[in-house]
Amino acid sequence: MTPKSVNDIHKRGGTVLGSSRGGHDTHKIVDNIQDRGINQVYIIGGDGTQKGAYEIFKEIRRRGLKVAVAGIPKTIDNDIAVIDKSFGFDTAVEEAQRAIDAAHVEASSAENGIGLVKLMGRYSGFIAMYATLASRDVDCCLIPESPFFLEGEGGLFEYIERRLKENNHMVIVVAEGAGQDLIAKSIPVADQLDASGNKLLLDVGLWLTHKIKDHCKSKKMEMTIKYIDPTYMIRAIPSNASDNVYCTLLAHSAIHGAMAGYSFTVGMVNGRHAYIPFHRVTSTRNKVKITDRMWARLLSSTNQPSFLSKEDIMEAREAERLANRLPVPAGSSEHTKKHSASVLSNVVTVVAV
Ligand SMILES: Nc1ncnc2c1ncn2[C@@H]1O[C@H](COP(=O)(O)OP(=O)(O)O)[C@@H](O)[C@H]1O
Ligand SMILES: O=P(O)(O)OC[C@H]1O[C@](O)(COP(=O)(O)O)[C@@H](O)[C@@H]1O
Repeated sequence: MTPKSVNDIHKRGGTVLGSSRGGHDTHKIVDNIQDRGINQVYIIGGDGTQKGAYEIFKEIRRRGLKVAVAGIPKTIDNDIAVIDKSFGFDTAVEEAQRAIDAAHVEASSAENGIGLVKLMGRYSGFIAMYATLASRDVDCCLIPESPFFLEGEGGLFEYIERRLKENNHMVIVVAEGAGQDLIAKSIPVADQLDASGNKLLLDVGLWLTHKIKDHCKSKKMEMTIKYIDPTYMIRAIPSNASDNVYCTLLAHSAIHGAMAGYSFTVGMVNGRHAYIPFHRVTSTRNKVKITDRMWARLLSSTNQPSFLSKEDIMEAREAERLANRLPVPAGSSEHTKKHSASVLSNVVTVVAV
């Protein structure tokens, strides 16, 4: 890559480097770094990539090489722990508005119209939650973190019937990882994994469309449902202005840290640029906290049922409490200024970039 060849890559979607799933060989990668005398490695990607960066860093440290490894978090899912948001998330939320708008137009143009939009989010429902909050046209948002059910009191079907009676149309947003347990019960198939070990998901949007249609038919309810799957269209667009600025800051921060000899994942933490030890970003995944205010705001914006019993809430609180007590692995000093082994702290704040 030359300055000329990267001059306007921020105006294009996708990646000039190419993306991959699986197929890595950490030793071969580090052999290459060593053979070519590379002393700074920048690794861009999601939570799987940061885990890979950690493995590469560990191998570099094991070999005693003077190489700085900088992880740059990039995923539309916003599922990387510790940081405020990942590069790409803002753009995805913004682009999702177009799909939600289309669903709203289609739904409100029909008698008992339902617009159903599927958004990405394998394990975390951030895109769905923020797109719903931004749009305010959504009547129900379903995410992987919040289990739901279809039949009976407090279920999705009851809510759909009520909402159609009240408003004659409704919009549902579903994150691709939502309701996978329900689908698995009705279509039993063996779990399949992609090359990176991520679970391959069944199409919740299509499944839900059929379930809603069948239910309405059984109730002799006339309705129209339009299912929109904009997932790859959302991921393929160029980043928006806010993500472009964020990306520039991440790049500057990453370069300053690597030049100083640190190895880290870079990111914004509580509004400040920080260098974070790999083990902190890879030991958990960022998920929507359904006992938190943001999800409560969403519920009050859509008026959907929470689908949760008291026991579910207690369980979620306990899981969050346990997740927040992160163990710090012994001897994991990734902040090796000038490659020395001193532990600084879990998060080092960058003063100026
Ligand atoms: N131990 C490792 N050594 C080198 N590369 C790795 C390692 N583990 C994962 N990777 C690479 O990281 C990426 C994993 O990404 P994946 O989980 O599919 O997506 P994301 O990073 O967006 O979450 C793949 O390109 C994979 O080859
Ligand atoms: O079909 P692909 O290329 O595997 O991508 C789909 C995945 O991309 C994502 O948006 C992002 O996932 P990663 O962060 O692992 O790249 C997931 O929510 C989604 O399941």
